Amino acid sequence: MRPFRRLWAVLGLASFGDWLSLFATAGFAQSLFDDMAAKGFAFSGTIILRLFPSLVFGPIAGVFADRFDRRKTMAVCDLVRFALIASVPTVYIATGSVPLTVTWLAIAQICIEITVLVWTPTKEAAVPNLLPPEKYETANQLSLATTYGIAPPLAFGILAALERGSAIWSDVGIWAQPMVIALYIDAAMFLTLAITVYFFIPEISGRSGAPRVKGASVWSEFLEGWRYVRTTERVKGLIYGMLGAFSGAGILIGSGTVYAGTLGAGDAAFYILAVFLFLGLGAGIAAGPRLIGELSRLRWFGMSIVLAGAGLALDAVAPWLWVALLGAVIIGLGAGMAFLAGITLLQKEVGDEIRGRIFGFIAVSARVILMVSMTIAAPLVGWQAARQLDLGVAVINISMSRILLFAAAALVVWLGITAFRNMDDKPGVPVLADLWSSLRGRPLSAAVPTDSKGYFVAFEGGEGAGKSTQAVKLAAWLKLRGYEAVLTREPGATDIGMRIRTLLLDTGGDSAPDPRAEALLYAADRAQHVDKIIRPALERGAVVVTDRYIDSSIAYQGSGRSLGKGEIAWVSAWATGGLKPDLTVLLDVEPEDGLHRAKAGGEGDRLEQEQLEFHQKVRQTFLDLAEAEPKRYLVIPAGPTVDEIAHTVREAVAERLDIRTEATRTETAWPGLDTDNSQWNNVAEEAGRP
Ligand SMILES: Nc1ncnc2c1ncn2[C@@H]1O[C@H](COP(=O)(O)OP(=O)(O)O)[C@@H](O)[C@H]1O
Ligand SMILES: Cc1cn([C@H]2C[C@H](O)[C@@H](COP(=O)(O)OP(=O)(O)O)O2)c(=O)[nH]c1=O
Repeated sequence: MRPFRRLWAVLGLASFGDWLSLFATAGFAQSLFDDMAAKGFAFSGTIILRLFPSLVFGPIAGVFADRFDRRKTMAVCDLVRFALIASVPTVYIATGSVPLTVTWLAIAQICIEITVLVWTPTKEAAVPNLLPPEKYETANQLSLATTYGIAPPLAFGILAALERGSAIWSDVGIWAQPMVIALYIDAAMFLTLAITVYFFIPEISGRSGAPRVKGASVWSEFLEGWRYVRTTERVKGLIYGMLGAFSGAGILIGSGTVYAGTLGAGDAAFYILAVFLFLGLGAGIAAGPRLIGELSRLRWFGMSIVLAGAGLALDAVAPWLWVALLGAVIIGLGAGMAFLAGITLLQKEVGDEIRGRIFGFIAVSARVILMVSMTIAAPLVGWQAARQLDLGVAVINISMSRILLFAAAALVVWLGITAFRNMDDKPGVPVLADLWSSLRGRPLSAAVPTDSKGYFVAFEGGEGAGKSTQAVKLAAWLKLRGYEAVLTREPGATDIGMRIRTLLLDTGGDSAPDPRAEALLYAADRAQHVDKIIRPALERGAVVVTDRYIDSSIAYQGSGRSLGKGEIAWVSAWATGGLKPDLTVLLDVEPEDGLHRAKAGGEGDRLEQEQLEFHQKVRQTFLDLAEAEPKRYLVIPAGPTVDEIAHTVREAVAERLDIRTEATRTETAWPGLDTDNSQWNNVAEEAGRP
């Protein structure tokens, strides 16, 4: 683990150095000119120069990186970068010639990019050798957060500070110009990196697994990756979405310096905007998954892209700097979450054998798109036919940069919606409601409208908790009080349900259903149950008392069988059309005690025979469900006698029924129910009370 930490520190420093070198060279080039248009062109031109090596060298850089000792490759790349970056301001200071400096800067820029192209895949190939496989994912998140969330704001922060600070020491000499200092700092960092990698992380040299098989040519392997992208729908959607986001980013960066000018907040505004953008990015990557909980990742991807588009639109119309900063944070949040969702989804969708090429493909196309959209944006922005729009509260300068931003916003929103439509895995579930309930930790449910005049009570709990006993008692008591009480249970309350029950609970070894089949059978039983018994009874105004309901599936299949609580809740909510009990009575009992009670009569069914650990998980899940919604639950711990528990349940139900007195009273004489209700007999028998 320790070598990985050192490598991670190196990664952090290197990406910091990369960002700094990109923008310090661009800022340096800009500072060489006086004319506004020339400045804009110099800035984006410097960045665009990095396009060419990607196009020519990008596809094969990974292969290059696979052939040589990785530690030496990385160290050499760092040394070369040190020399190149330091040389740029040195040439300027030594000669004082702008044409010479610009020429050298262009050459250096291309060479720097080549070292980046070799360095990055080398690092990516090295990381897995320093880590156990189960740590890969966290490592991904960590390095994404560092590369895009921590390093860029630091780099931009330094540039902004130098830009501001230079006013104080402006007369000292050319060497003290802000971008010159930035370039020297950057060069020094790469020297440190070279030394660290070469002398302190020897593990990078190590290789694992079999040596590379030589075979297909580099070019044909590259083409194969491209073909895969075009022919695999979901991957195509993901990649188009991600690249769309990059084109938005390109337009933003390309028009950024001029746009910052329209905010009337000085030269540092661009860098401050960038800091906020990347802070948003970092926050999205770090906190996004926890925030949205169980929302479908495919939906999250599309939504995040739309969010980034909304941020762009906000920036396009922002009248004040603080609004523009808010827009920048929103863009960052959206882009960061889309990036994380996109990469994670791709890791799942794309097979291992082709993943490297797909990621390489994305890296190269992202660069190309970024550069192309910047190239288009930069000269367009130059037409500064600025007009002022007086809104009363504020005056907005309408410039070409704002129009471009708006166009980018429209493009990105459109791509986000398209990606969403193509990949939606929950068609029919309203988007905003889904998002809202996911934020609250309860995904889904397109509810079927029920005109309930009755009341719905569910008993839940582990084996032998006393559910059947209590359900019978409650129903009997309700009937005596004159309510129409419908006593029912899961699984097996309907004809179809009875047959499903046999499939589920027979103990026969080979014929036992697979966990997913089991979950669906319970859901099928429940769908039939709700449709044929519960919903009609509630619409009549009866009090429905069921022995087990949705929570049993969440606990047994979701948690016990580890199918995922969210997914099972989803399936159940779908099966029931979103019908939830008004009150759930959870009878909580230690699995040992409950099983002991339940098995008293014999062997026990298939689920009762599960390991104790299984039942522990089930119990905990019931408790968690109750804790999450205390108002809808009544939790009764084991201990009291049957009659004491029955009393507690009655009080709770009576109290609630008095609030909802619509439940109709029909004077049904006890014990008539024993003869006219076959469900009653079933459960009463099982509860040991014929
Ligand atoms: N509060 C209680 N204390 C002691 N035994 C109980 C209690 N409630 C139920 N029992 C007994 O435990 C066994 C299982 O009860 P049952 O109602 O069938 O549980 P479940 O339906 O939850 O599996 C029965 O023999 C029942 O008499
Ligand atoms: C309703 C439901 C039950 N079950 C299991 C729990 C029980 O072991 C079994 C139901 O049998 P049941 O006869 O209701 O058992 P008990 O007398 O303990 O209440 O099915 C699930 O796994 N998922 C579900 O959704």
